[in-house]
Amino acid sequence: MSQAQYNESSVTVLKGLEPVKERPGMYTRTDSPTHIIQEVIDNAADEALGGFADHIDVTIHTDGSVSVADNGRGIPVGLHPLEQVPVVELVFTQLHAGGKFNKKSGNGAYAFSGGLHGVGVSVTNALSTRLEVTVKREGKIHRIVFAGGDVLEPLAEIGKCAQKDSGTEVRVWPDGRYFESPHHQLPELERLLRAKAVLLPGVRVHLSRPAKGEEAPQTQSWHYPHGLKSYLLNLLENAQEAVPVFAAESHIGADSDSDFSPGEGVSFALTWLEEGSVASESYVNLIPTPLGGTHEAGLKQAVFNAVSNFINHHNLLPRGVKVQSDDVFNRVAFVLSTRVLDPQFQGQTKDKLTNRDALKLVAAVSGDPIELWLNQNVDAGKKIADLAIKQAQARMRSVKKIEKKKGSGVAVLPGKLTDCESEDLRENELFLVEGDSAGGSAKLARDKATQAILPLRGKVLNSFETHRDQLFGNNEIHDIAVAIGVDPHGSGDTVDLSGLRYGKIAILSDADVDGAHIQVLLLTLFFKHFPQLIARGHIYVAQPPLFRVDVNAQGKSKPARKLYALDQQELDGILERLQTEGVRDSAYAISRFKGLGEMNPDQLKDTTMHPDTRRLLQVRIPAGGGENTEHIFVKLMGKGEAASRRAWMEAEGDKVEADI
Ligand SMILES: Nc1ncnc2c1ncn2[C@@H]1O[C@H](COP(=O)(O)OP(=O)(O)OP(=O)(O)O)[C@@H](O)[C@H]1O
Repeated sequence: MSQAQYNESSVTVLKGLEPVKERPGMYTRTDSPTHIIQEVIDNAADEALGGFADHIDVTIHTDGSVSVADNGRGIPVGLHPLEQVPVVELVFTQLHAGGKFNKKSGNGAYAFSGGLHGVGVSVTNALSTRLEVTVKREGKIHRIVFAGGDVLEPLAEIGKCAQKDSGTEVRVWPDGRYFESPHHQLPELERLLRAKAVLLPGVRVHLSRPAKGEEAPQTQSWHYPHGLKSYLLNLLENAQEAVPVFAAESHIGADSDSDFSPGEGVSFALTWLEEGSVASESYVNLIPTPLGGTHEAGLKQAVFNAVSNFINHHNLLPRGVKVQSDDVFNRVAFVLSTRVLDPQFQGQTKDKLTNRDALKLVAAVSGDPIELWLNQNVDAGKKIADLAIKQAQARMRSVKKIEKKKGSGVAVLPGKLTDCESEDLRENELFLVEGDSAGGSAKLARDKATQAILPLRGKVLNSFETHRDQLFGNNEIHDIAVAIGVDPHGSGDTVDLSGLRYGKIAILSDADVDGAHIQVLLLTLFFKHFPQLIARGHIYVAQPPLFRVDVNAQGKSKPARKLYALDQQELDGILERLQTEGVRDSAYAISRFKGLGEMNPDQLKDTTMHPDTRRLLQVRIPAGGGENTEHIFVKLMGKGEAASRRAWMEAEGDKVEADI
């Protein structure tokens, strides 16, 4: 046993920029310094997005440093009223210092921005050997220099400029110690700058590189006064579009009474390709989202609705064919730029948008322009319909090969099962829902094409020690087995999953103790009698929220919002965020769902059932953990284990979730 000391002084509190230096991977990508440069570029682009700057110049210098200059308003240089430190020093040396927090109140310096955490350039500064900031503002030029995140040369006036000139230039010398490679990812940088130019029609973006070996110095410049349309055409290069590229812009108007805020909306360009890989890119407030997210889901929904309406209106659907949204969207190449007031991303690298509202926003604002375009371009519309129908037919042919058996021929499907239309295991899902009233909501909330509902009325038996032959004595278990189309089997048996009727089987129970009990009983059933379904990843647990926070609308700048939290910890996080946004206590109300039945179908759909916005956990047995899991089940579910069960639960109960 190690003799290392562990006492009060073993706990360290990291101050200032230390946490960034200690764990850079939490704050940025560490494969190369490109992301810390992107943070600086994003700030210049935010100035342009607000309409304050119209050019961004990036220069890679021979010594490996990079400078980014914009002609925006210039970072304020005066003292911060509370901190009594020049603001420009503050934003580079303190995490969570920024001008992009107070948007919802309408008091902020930025209405829309990619920046939101006030973290970005402090990270850049912490991970650089040297960083110089030059600000032109109010007729004066100021400069401050940092080294390793600390002030090296305090802010000083270094000259005068014309009163109308303003802007910020940041030059960064990344510290090679923090990055796997010291080299900038040039293609990524070029892509990013080109994208900024596209998304900011009219803004000029330049990149200059020094001479390298034989190569002369290079300057590239991007300027797309026609925005997304020319950019998409550029992206598609050699691909053959089936229909001309269509571009549109649609934002919420100042006097709209929708749930969204004025200025929120989209611009996009899209087309259909007959063959080859389809290019697609999406952005939120100019931040690239390579992993997509809810805004892409919204566009998909709008395109699907518009094309379905067109197909129905022109009576184009052959008998027996049903078009699904993937059939329509699979061949779409698109560039989507979304503006939302309060984007929520997955992590600081912002690869994926997660706001549920964004789906509704994008679907709502893009529907009309797409419908209008289809109606004005009937030939193009017919071609698109034709492509979608062909996709649907190809899908149906491939499904036939792996078609599920409609019942085993022996058992009749349970009467209370509300089945889905799809027979494709890759997309169909069965929800095992606790109670009739929740079952009713789930039926209204489901997508009837792909989601089936089986409400469980009676109590599910604890089947841990029940012999396989006696399982069907319990009605609920009988119905579950027949609905999923698989016979119970043990872990060592050869297993026949050929009758399986759903690719995903999700347990949906209340977020309370009784719900947890039902969840455990069902997990016991699957673990003990259908282990292969778990092993092949077919079993899921839906995660309905426990709390809802209703935030009141406050004038036009603050639309009403509904936020959901899975548990107390998430609720605390939401409340903390509302506080930083300056939302008063009286402006929101917290309610606790007593059960699933209390949620209306829309809420259930948004939080728990819709594939793009729900939370669904796949049930997995940890690798090599089979025996341990068995051991836990014996303790939890075995007979005659009551005493040791109590002891175990007291000691380990809070860890249970980790095993799901
Ligand atoms: N080029 C610039 N022009 C004007 N103000 C700027 C510029 N760069 C930074 N700022 C100011 O500095 C603040 C802090 O920037 P920082 O990059 O640290 O965070 P952020 O952009 O607010 O959020 P995020 O952490 O999401 O990037 C900004 O909010 C803005 O007020």
